[in-house]
Amino acid sequence: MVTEVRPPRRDEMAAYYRTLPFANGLPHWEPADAAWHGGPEPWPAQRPPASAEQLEKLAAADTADDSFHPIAVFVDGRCVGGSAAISFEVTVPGGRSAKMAGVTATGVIATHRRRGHLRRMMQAMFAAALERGEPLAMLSASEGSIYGRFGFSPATYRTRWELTRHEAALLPAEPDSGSLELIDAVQARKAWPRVHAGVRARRVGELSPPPRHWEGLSDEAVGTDGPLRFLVHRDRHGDVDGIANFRLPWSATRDRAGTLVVQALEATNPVAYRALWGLLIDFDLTRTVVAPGRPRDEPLRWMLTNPRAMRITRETDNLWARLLDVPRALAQRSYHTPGELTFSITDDRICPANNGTWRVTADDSAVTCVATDEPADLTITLPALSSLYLGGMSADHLAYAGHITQHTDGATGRLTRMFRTDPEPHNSFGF
Ligand SMILES: CC(=O)SCCNC(=O)CCNC(=O)[C@H](O)C(C)(C)COP(=O)(O)OP(=O)(O)OC[C@H]1O[C@@H](n2cnc3c(N)ncnc32)[C@H](O)[C@@H]1OP(=O)(O)O
Repeated sequence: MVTEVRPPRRDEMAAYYRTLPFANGLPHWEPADAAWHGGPEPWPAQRPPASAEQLEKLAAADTADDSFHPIAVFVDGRCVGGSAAISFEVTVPGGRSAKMAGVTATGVIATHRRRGHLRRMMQAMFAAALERGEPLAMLSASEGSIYGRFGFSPATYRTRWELTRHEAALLPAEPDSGSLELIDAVQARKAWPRVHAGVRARRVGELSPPPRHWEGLSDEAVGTDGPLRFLVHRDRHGDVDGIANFRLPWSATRDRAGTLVVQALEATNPVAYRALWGLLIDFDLTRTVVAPGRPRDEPLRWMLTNPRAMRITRETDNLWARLLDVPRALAQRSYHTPGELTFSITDDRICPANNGTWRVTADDSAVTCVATDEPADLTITLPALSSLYLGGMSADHLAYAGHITQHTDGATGRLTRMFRTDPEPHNSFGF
C-alpha cells in the first residue's frame, strides 16, 4: 500500500472535492438557519451531492486563486482525504496584519478514517505555511474534540442575540448629520470592501477578505429566507461609513413571523453603527431582531435604554488559533502594557522548533521575542499560548485549568496585562 500526501493536480480536483462532506450532500454540522439565523425552517434542506459541472466550476476558480493551497491523501493512487489552507491576513493586537494559514474543507472518507491521514495533511499544511512565511494557522472546528491535539485552541468567540422590538429603544444621542439609504446588491458589493477595510484596520481578529468574497451578495430570495436587503449609512459628506445586510424571512407560523435577521453589520464609527441599529431594531411590521455571529461584547447593549432587551441566545467558539512559529508570531503583535516575560514551551510535537524558553520584551517602540537560557517565569502549553495570542482569553483561567504553570510570583498577572486586548478580538466572517 502506497500513501502519498501532496497537493492534488488539476485533473484530480474533482476526486479531491468528493472526499469533502459538502460535495457528497452530507449534512452541514451546524444547522445554520435554525440555530444561528433564526430562520423559519427547523433544519436547512439537505443538499444533493455536487454535480460534475459544479465541481469543475469550483476547480477552475480554486486553481486560479493563488491564496488557495489544497492538500490531499492518496492511497494506491486513490484520493481518500483532502483539506486546504487559505492564505489570509489577520489583524493582531496593535493593528498590524499577520500572515495566517486558514485551514478549511477537511475530510477523510469514512472507510479510511482514524489511520492518521488528517495528521499527515496537517503536518504537510503546517510545513507549507511556514515556507510561505505564515507564522500562525487558524480554523473553525466542526467538532471541538478534534483540533486540540494539533495545537489549535479557541481564540475568538461569537454570539447570536435576540431583541424584542417593543422592549428596545436607543438612549438619546447627538443628532446624526449623516443619512441612511437602502441600496441594491450591485451597490453593496462596492460599499462592503471600503467599510470592511476601515473596520479590519482597527479590529483584532478580523480577516482579509478572500478573492470574490463580496461577489456572492445578491438581491435574490433564497428559499423562505426572503431576499437579502442592504442598508448603508453615509456621513455628512455622503461617504458610506456603515453597512448592514438583513433579511425578513417568510414564516407560516405566527410566533416566527415578523423576525428581522441582521446577517452582517459593520460601521467605521459609533454614529454610523448607532444609526444602522436604530432603524433595524425599530423596523415596521417586525417584532423580533435576530443577530447571529456577533461579538460577545456588542457595544449596542450600552446604547439601549434597557440593556437587558438584548438576550444572548447562543455562544460558541469561532476561530481556533495555532502558532506555527512562536517567536515570529509574538514579535508581530504589540502588548497592552510594556514588560518582559520569559516562558517555556515543551509540548509542541508537530512544530518542535517552538519548544524551548523564550523571552518576549515589549516597550512602547519595539517588541522582540528571542530564545534564552534564563530560567522561565512560567511554562505554558502551545495551545494555551495560541488562545492568548489575539488577546481575548483569560490567562488566569488558563492557569486555573492547568495550562500555565507559574515559576515566578506575579508572572501570570504580567502575562494577563501584556497579552490582553480590549475590545475582544472578533472576526465578522469565517472560511
Ligand atoms: C477545519 C475543518 O475543515 S472542520 C471539518 C472537519 N471535517 C469533518 O468533520 C468531516 C467528517 N470527519 C472526517 O472526515 C474525519 O473524521 C476527520 C477529517 C475529522 C479526521 O480524519 P482522520 O484521518 O480520521 O484523522 P486522524 O486519523 O489523522 O486522527 C488524528 C487524531 O485525531 C483523532 N480524531 C480524528 N477525528 C476525530 C473526531 N471526529 N473526534 C475525536 N477525535 C478525532 C484521532 O482519534 C487521532 O487521535 P490520536 O492522535 O490520539 O491517535
